[in-house]
Amino acid sequence: MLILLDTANLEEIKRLNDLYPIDGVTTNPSIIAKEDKDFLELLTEIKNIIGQDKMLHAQVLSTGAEEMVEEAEFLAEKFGENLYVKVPVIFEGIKAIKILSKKGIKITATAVFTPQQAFMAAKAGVNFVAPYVNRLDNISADGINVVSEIVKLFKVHQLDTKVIAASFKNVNQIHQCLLQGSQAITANPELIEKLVYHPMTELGVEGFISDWEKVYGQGKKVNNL
Ligand SMILES: O=P(O)(O)OC[C@H]1O[C@](O)(CO)[C@@H](O)[C@@H]1O
Repeated sequence: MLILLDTANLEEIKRLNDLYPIDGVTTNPSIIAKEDKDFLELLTEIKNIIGQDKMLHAQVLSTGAEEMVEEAEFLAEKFGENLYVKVPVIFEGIKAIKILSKKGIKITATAVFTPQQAFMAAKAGVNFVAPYVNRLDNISADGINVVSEIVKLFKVHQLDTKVIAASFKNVNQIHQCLLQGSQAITANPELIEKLVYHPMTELGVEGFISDWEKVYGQGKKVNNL
């Protein structure tokens, strides 16, 4: 089970990668544009923060297969083994995926809205598919059900492709995707923190400290009594 950070903000990546069991970072052109920095420098800095062994997902911009392949080869060459090139599941995208998978380049199919798109991308050879849960919910579809059907399809047909559920608005969507067997999720820093935070936990910790301090005084720790 993998947890990825869906941001290109360096401060947030540093902070959350330090705190939580993060397996990598996902970006897309909109996320990159928010930072308003040089694209390659930004990706390089992200890679430096997370380290070579964690995944970085970066998307191509072209919409023609040939150009997508060129962009993907450039990114794969530049960022090495744990770079996953995100390719949208448009017609030309599937063609690009077929070519790239034969070349051994790791690919995440993105902008996935149906189980059929996920199936075609998997057949073409992607490593991950990224269904857009909240964007589906927003058009009165059922994002969690789409994730669940993709997981089932891959299992029934013994496809190695994994699901990286994306586009979340709340932690319950993440929780439901995990229950359905999504092998990975990517979410923004705010939502990742909400997977941990609970006010009752905070309150409990405050109580432990104040009870302890009444007896042992302030600043004393279990290794310093
Ligand atoms: O609907 P949203 O919040 O823009 O999310 C779409 C998500 O899909 C991805 O492009 C898939 O990896 C994420 O990077 C992105 O956050």
